[in-house]
Amino acid sequence: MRGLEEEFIPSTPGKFKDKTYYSGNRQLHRCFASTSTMFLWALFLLALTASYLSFQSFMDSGTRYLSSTWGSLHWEKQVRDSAQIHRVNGMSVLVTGAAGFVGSHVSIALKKRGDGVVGIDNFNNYYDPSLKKARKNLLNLQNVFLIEGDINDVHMLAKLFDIVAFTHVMHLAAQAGVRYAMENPKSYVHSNIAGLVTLLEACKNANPQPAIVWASSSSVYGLNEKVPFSESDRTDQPASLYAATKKAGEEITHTYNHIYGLSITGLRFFTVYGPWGRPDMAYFSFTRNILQGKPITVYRGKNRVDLARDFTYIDDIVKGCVGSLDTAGKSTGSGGKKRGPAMFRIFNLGNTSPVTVPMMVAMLEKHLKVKAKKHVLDMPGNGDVPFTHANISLAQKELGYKPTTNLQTGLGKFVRWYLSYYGYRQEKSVK
Ligand SMILES: O=C(O)[C@H]1O[C@H](OP(=O)(O)OP(=O)(O)OC[C@H]2O[C@@H](n3ccc(=O)[nH]c3=O)[C@H](O)[C@@H]2O)[C@H](O)[C@@H](O)[C@H]1O
Repeated sequence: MRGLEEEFIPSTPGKFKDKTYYSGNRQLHRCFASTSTMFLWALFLLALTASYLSFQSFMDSGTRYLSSTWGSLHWEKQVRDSAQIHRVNGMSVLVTGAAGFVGSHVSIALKKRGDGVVGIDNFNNYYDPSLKKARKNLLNLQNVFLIEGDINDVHMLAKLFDIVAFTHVMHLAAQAGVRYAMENPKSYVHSNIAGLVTLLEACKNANPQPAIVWASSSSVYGLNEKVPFSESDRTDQPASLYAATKKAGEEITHTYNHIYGLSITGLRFFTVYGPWGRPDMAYFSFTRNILQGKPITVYRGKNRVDLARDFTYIDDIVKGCVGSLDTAGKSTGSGGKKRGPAMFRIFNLGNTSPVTVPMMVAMLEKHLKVKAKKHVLDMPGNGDVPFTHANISLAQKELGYKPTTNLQTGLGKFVRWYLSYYGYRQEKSVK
């Protein structure tokens, strides 16, 4: 015997058509009854689906508005709070690459003097992201809100400029490293070209437009042999893709200055070093290897000439960055249209006293109290230049830039930081 349920719910649709089983009105009636039952069930299922979907969307929007993912109300509040200015004539600065070496130092310096700062960083794994996370913790302690995001994210940038009228952008996000460009060329195009253009588009569309200070590089001088390097020297002979993308950045920013009235200051950094530095750089990786008793490779130039760099200490670079922000003229455009000529500047930020790589190693040995195991190799053709040497008179005049830390002192500070950060006890680990 069929149960009640079975009476009203046909097990298969085909049963409706089984004319031999039912006859006359009864068949018609059952058929009608079954159709309305099906209709009711369909209605029920439809309602169920609709309520499920609206529940989902409620949950989604709930998460969006309550969580810290970008675009949420909580996120917006964090951005606004962090951008808040706490001094007279202060600025609100969007710092890109804020979990990076220079970015974290500049963000903290600005925040400490009362400027509003919002950071953005994509936390890529070019080098140990845990160091970037540690820098993020430092920023948190100073109440700098750091967004995990990419400067190629058009919507996120638009949203940021929507919520905050940033007066300045300190653009430090980049794919760094001279030699890595041969391994991963696309990452340079992604960050240093595409990312730069995306950011400039957002700045150009912002109302008011912010003034932009950004990191170019000493590497733009490439094969230039005239010393010291002055801003007016030729920069059309880059020796690496990294240098070429930085040079392209200088041209691209010029275009945005020319067409849209964006105020632009490009800073050519000369081999920046110091506490919380980049593990891919020679002074950092040498320190690690020396402490671990591993060999280091010291490159040598043509005719056995030592390579040299105008190593520049991080605190001096921070002063140069802050000085650039303080002296930057306003952008003149609005609504994506230029309203008048805007400032366009390029400065060298170096130390003016190059030191050879073997001398730098000797200083590290002294601070670490360990002898390095050196392998000397001829410089491979991988984008390196034999020397750098900055003429900084323009930055001195316009920004009041005056580096005060020599390499010996700066490396001492770096080594102290390194030993404490990585938990070495100097008297135990070094012989
Ligand atoms: O001013 C810049 O525009 C750039 O500075 C920095 O580049 P560089 O000056 O090349 O610094 P870095 O790699 O520390 O090599 C230093 C020296 O050590 C030599 N070097 C390097 C590695 C090695 O294993 N052996 C060695 O001898 C090497 O041949 C070189 O002579 C930034 O990384 C770069 O992002 C950019 O900002």
